[in-house]
Amino acid sequence: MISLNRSCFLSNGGISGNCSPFSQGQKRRSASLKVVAVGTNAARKGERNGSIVMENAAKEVVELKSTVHGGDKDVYGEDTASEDQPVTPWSVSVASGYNLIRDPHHNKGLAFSEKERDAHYMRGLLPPVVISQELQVKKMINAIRQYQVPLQKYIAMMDLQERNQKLFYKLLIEHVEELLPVVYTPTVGEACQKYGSIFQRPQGLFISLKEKGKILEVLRNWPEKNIQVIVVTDGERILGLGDLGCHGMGIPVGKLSLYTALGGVRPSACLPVTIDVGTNNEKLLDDEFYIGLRQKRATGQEYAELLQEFMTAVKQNYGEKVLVQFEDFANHNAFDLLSKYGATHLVFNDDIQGTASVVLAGLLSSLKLVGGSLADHTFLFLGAGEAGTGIAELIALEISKQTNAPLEETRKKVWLVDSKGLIVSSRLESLQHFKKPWAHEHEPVKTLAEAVNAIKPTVLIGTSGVGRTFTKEVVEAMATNNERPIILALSNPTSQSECTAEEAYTWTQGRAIYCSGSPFPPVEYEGKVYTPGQSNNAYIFPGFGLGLLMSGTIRVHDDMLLAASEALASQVSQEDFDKGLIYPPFTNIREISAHIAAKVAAKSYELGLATRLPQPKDLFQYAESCMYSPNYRSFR
Ligand SMILES: NC(=O)C1=CN([C@@H]2O[C@H](COP(=O)(O)OP(=O)(O)OC[C@H]3O[C@@H](n4cnc5c(N)ncnc54)[C@H](OP(=O)(O)O)[C@@H]3O)[C@@H](O)[C@H]2O)C=CC1
Ligand SMILES: CC(=O)C(=O)O
Ligand SMILES: [Mg+2]
Repeated sequence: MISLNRSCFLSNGGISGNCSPFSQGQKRRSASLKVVAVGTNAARKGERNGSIVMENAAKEVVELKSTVHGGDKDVYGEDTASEDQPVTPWSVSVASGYNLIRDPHHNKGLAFSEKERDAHYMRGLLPPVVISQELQVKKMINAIRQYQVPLQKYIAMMDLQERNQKLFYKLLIEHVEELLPVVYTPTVGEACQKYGSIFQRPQGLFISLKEKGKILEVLRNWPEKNIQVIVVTDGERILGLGDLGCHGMGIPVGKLSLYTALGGVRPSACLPVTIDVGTNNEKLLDDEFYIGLRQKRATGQEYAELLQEFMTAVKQNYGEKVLVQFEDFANHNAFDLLSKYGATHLVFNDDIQGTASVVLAGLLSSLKLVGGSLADHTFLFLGAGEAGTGIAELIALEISKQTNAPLEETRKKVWLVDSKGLIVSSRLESLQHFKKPWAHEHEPVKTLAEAVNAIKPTVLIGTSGVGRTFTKEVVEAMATNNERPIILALSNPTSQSECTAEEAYTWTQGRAIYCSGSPFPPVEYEGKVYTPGQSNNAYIFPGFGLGLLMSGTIRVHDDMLLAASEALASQVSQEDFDKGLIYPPFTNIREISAHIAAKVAAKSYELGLATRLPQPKDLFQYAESCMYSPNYRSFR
């Protein structure tokens, strides 16, 4: 029962071979070994309880140029180094005693058994009582509930993640509906706004302009080597809160904790990254607690070169199949990055593609409540950026697939309003490229209320990032034109929601099918309780990513997004529909993610983009078997 979890990279001969976290994960349950660097020239700082700490080993960097010869299995040039080239000789040692209790990957706190306490030199380091993980979960949820302020709950959760990773995930999984708003939107938004003040220890990699030319070395500094998913932001469009620069790190950290809790990707395979090219947020530049580069954002060639170096280093370091999820980039970079790296890397933009897939799922299931087919509906968006045009395109694609009508035709079912009004053909010349397909023939329309009256949409979708823009007039017009108006106020966090759940139900006399991006509590209107849904890409990206990873997919394809939508829509039960819901509850999210993963993987095999062969017979079962479990392991 020896775990060499982090050692796949370290010896191409010895242990590595097939490093699939899924196929071997089951065998590696009792992880108690820890990889440390022992450099020949490194000063041996301390040797305690069998865990050797080497301080200077990390400084023994291999020349960048020596890393290119050995391919992706020898990115640090260990195999190809000549005698006079220094390399880092990685080794393994057993973590025990005080170090084991301090190691968040292996710590079990008071749940260490008597036997483990003896075997691992923990006698006296813990009080006598031995408790179960279940009791620890109960204790932690009680403790979290004591905090009245959401940010305090967030900090308590982050503390737990740093202290005892398995307990953090067990707690999150078992109380997902309650804790999602804590580790994710809306609280993560406030955490990012105050990140400089609450920052304690790094939870991901910060890659700034200062690291230009050294990004491969920076990736080496991360303790985990077998990375499979990277969520990266440059902090320029954090939720609907704008440019938060380096403080955007809360977003990749939060998204990746959902990859594990909701999608079952093991935490050691996840790497949060913030690219720091400066910020244009004057408030942050003047904030003494700001943790990022104190300069205006780099743009143009300087920006492109840093991103290029990052993307190259990622592929060189982690191979062809590492998934890079772009998150909360501003739209002037997001579309270009997706299209540039979509051809060479396994990339996914959550704001464009993940959001599109989750909304399409909701629309497909809403047909059970409103009737007709997707093509019978008319869609109007407030906001024509990443989320808006991403969703618009996937709706048009799905209608095109269903009706065999050309995409140019099906796009005409979809209309978008941006900050200058309805997107119409007379504005074509001045529009950003991603808006151009939506410039339909129509006279100019300035306001959303006028657009609702002119277009008469059956579905109204808010992706503007601006709160309270679905006014009473707008919502009432939707209610006048539709028996069951579909109103999706997707902007995050809660403060940016285009309208509240209460407003949507009150202004439509309870007839709205309403979802928001961040959760709202149930609303009582005229004696009846209405449960709002949450339309958030968190339903999609964890399962979508799992599907890509478990099939060894090398490129993302739009058909996989459609497959994910259909899989999610198929998980809505009659009981959910009876409550007016168009998404299933988050309580079953791991099973839902496994269904999504299975359909995404199946599509990938069908398209010839999957490299894990032979294809598993039952992809759903395989997805479930791949999922990380946060239960404690027994240490020998
Ligand atoms: N629920 C979910 O899962 C998701 C929610 N979102 C949320 O969606 C929002 C937008 O994100 P994203 O699309 O990436 O942002 P973008 O910046 O790419 O797009 C914002 C769009 O809104 C328009 N807009 C801004 N202010 C107004 C206004 N007052 N009236 C009309 N239009 C306006 C902008 O117009 P112009 O182009 O003229 O500037 C732009 O077209 C954010 O709040 C984000 O949190 C995003 C992804 C997923
Ligand atoms: C949910 C999300 O990805 C966003 O609001 O940006
Ligand atoms: Mg986002």
